[in-house]
Amino acid sequence: MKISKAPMEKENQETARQRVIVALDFPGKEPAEAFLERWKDREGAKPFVKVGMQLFYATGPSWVVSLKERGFPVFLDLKLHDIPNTVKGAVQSISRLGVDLVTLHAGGGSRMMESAREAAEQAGEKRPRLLAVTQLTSTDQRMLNEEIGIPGTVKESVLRYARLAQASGVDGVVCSGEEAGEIKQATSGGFLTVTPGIRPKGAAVGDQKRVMTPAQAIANGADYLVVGRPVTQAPDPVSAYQAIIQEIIEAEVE
Ligand SMILES: O=c1ccn([C@@H]2O[C@H](COP(=O)(O)O)[C@@H](O)[C@H]2O)c(=O)[nH]1
Repeated sequence: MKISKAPMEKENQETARQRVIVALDFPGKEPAEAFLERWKDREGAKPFVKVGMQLFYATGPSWVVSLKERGFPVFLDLKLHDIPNTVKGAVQSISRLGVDLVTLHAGGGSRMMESAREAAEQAGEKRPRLLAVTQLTSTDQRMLNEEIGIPGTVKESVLRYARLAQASGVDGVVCSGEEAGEIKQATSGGFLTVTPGIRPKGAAVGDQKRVMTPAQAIANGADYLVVGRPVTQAPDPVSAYQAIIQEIIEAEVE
């Protein structure tokens, strides 16, 4: 009897697809909508999208709500960093949008992260998961030590922030693929690692410093990959996105 591999392949595709977050770094609603239109024929396969500062400040919260209403999983990447009371209020407002992931800076400290957690919990079961940004993937060793004045290695700093973030009750961190594995070892209970700085082989690195290919990041324990320009600026964005999904599937088989 011949056993069809088709359902399993579909399942692999779906699992891999849910791990790729496309950064919608566009100047406004029109180019962002035009980009999303490319997915309209792919029934039920809406990409996980990230709305960052550029797009959020241009479109406002109502457009983010409309994304959720249309079935897009949404990562709102506003990188909150303020006194605990202000961040608490911001997370209360953000929680009403129904988004799935939200960022805040681990550098804001434990009290700030705890306040964010308290605010998110008030939203009940549909609360957004909170991610603490460790060291930006555009930061390298020289910048950390000489410009910002933080001693030690980038990895030490990232691990310190990750431990602090977990102790403060947030759900995971934003880090580079390079650190994902050690963060998994240093934390527990499915603490999430979300990794920007993803560059498929041959893609322009741009302003990123700590980069990995999709396969490397997955092999190193990343839960989610954040990919912006390699998809949004590709001649055929849907094919570029699909190639990343395929790379994830192959990395998981190996
Ligand atoms: O440390 C960080 C935190 C967030 N980002 C965001 O991810 C995307 C990456 O876009 P690319 O075009 O793939 O470089 C972008 O929206 C950043 O704001 C990050 O890169 N590093």
